[in-house]
Amino acid sequence: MSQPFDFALVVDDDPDIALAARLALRELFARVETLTAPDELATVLKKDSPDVILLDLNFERGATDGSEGLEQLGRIMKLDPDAAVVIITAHGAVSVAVEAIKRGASDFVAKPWGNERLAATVRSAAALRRTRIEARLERERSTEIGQSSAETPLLGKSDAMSRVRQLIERAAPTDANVLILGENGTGKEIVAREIHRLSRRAGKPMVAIDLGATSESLFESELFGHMKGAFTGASSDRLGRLKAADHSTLFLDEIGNLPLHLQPKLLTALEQRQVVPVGANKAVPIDVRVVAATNLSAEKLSDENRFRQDLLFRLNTIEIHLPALRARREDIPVLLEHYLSQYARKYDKPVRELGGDALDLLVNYDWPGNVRALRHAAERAVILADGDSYRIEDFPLPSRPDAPSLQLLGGNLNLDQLEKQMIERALRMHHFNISLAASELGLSRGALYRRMEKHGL
Ligand SMILES: Nc1ncnc2c1ncn2[C@@H]1O[C@H](COP(=O)(O)OP(=O)(O)OP(=O)(O)O)[C@@H](O)[C@H]1O
Repeated sequence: MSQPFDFALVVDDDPDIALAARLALRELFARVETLTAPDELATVLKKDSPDVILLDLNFERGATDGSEGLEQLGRIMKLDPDAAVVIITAHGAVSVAVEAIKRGASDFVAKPWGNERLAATVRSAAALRRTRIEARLERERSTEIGQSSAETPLLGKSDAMSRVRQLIERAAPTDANVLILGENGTGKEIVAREIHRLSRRAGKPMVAIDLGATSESLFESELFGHMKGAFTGASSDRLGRLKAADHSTLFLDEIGNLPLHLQPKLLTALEQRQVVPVGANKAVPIDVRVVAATNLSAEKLSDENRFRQDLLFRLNTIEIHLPALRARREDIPVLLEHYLSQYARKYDKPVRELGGDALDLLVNYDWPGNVRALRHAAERAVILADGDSYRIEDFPLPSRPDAPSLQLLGGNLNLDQLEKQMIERALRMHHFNISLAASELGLSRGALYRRMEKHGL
């Protein structure tokens, strides 16, 4: 028999109750173990993690106030904040049970219990624990994506950026879906974070998924979740980002990479406000605001062979176009000043002046990698500079002698080979830091990952 859960722990000093619980729960749990004395609880919890703990509140002879059990409950919640604890109470001791729930217990059952009632209560508590853990893991995974832009303010005083800011302020509180268009490195993720920060959903963390860095075989389960056993390797249930973003904002980065065959499924989920995890036969309700971003042009996105137009209309209720940095050169000095002083602080370097000539060259440079490349250029300059002021040589711009040239690449003119060599070079130069290498190459992390895969790197 394959039970849906692994391990239930019953903590009760009455052997009859422990036996009755074991019998009632054996179809739900592969293992049901009992402890008759609560002091062994900590030892068990340090090496094992029960899906559910059934906890009696009174152990000492004649005790009825539940204080001993409440203390144990506190210890359990400290050791495992996701623990699912179901309290066993004597009939009528509701006030103690209510206190236990305030302190983190999931539910309670009164003795004597009906087996069906007990199984239903315990099942819901174990399922709730699973959902909580999954949600936390999803949040942890997705916050990794945006670490670098998480605390960066949206800078820029060009007219174009003022318009972007205005749009953000108007769109953010409305809950409308937003589509952000712009080249790589123009700040799409910062804009998404800003929309979330100014929205009614700001109390919960934004959940992000980079569809450019997700391997194709995982798209479906990353987005929609899966049930244990749905496919080889699905060793436990997984919640999926759409559900993890419940009551919050989901940032779908590089939406242009979503395969055509999954686009209808995303559309249905958004229209019906529910998802069906892979391998499940029941839909799960979701309440999600979607902010999507792409580096594809509006023209490419409106190509039906690439992107379903009905999905596009779901996503682009409000469209924000982030212009390339070369189209708003007035922002370059502000950004340089911000990042040069930020990195000077980080690396404990003196604040140097950025001389007029160097600044002119930087303002006139086209920045194909946009703000991301400017940020990395500023970081390098802070590390390399040694005079009183920054010189243009301190900034790694491709027209400089250390830029890759055909000569350095051995005169090879095969495009594929050149691409591979450039990628290897960028990776080595940045000690295999994918973000830095991607920015050096003017690519998104996702695009770099795909090319690395293609070249077997
Ligand atoms: N207006 C801005 N003000 C300050 N920093 C910015 C701005 N725009 C972009 N940046 C910085 O540039 C880097 C790239 O920004 P972000 O990741 O938001 O770009 P993106 O358009 O989402 O890139 P990609 O398409 O490659 O995912 C980040 O480090 C971010 O902090």
